[in-house]
Amino acid sequence: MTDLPSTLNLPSYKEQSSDVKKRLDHIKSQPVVIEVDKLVKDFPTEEGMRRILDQVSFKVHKREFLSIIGPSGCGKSTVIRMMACLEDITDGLILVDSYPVTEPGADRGMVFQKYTLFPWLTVKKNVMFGLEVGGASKFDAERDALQWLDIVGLEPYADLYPAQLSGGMQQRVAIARALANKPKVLLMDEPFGALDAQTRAKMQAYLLQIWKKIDITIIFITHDLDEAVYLSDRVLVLEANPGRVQEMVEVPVSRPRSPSQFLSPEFLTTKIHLEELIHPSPEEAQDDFEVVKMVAKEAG
Ligand SMILES: Nc1ncnc2c1ncn2[C@@H]1O[C@H](COP(=O)(O)OP(=O)(O)OP(=O)(O)O)[C@@H](O)[C@H]1O
Repeated sequence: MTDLPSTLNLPSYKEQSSDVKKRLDHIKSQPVVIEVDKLVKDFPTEEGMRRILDQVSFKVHKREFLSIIGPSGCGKSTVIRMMACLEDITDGLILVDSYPVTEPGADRGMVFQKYTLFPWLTVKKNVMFGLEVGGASKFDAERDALQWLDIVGLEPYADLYPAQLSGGMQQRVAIARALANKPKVLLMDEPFGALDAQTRAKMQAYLLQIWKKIDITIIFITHDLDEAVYLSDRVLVLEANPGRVQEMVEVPVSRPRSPSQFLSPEFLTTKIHLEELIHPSPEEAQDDFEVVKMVAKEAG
């Protein structure tokens, strides 16, 4: 396993073209929108308190796309739920624009894996809901809702009900609903995890288009390494028991992204590195590696 990169003649995942380096340097020079500082989370269990997250620290910059990956149970959802204040903080801080968060707020929009639309409201009214709760008039809420539905390509479906839409379309409505409140950060917890592979690929492309159009920072949890590399500027890798930061990996793949990059050397070398971090034991990793090696060989 250790001789894999030389066998394949892949560059190091740390090698960056000048374009990529320039882009990443630019992102890192931008203001920090959200900072997680020495975050700790304990959950009660039958045997007493169990430490789920231990001293987790990282920063996310304005307009960055950061993915969080890690073994099942390492605390990815817990981190993002704490950012949204859906879960109490045991110790440490989460700061948005340098201020500690203490309650859910419109500055942090959230999209979950399960479809969370109100089934009794039309698509348009689902998007209007948060705006009206936030004090917008019906007229303004309707105008804004239609604009956001247009951005996610669903304006013609505004008067349908969620059950009349496919899973992918429902997630686009959920994204429009989250964005309508103009959050600084969009928190996405495995948003495409329940979708079939083809719809998922389309949703990834949609999300990149939306991200390009608007001023938003995205934090995205996924189990899918292709998805993490394809979408992100950086990938935060957590280790488990307790959840700790293992590495912050800068993605050396140029933008704009396209599916043709999945077989590029820089994409493969990053994916192999993430795979090594998540499945460190040779026995565990062997099967997955054989597949990656075959794909890499086919790519020449
Ligand atoms: N409310 C809770 N009470 C007790 N334990 C919890 C609670 N929520 C989460 N946990 C535990 O905390 C750990 C981390 O859970 P979390 O869902 O954050 O992990 P994850 O990395 O997102 O997992 P997965 O990749 O499987 O979705 C798990 O062991 C889980 O059982």
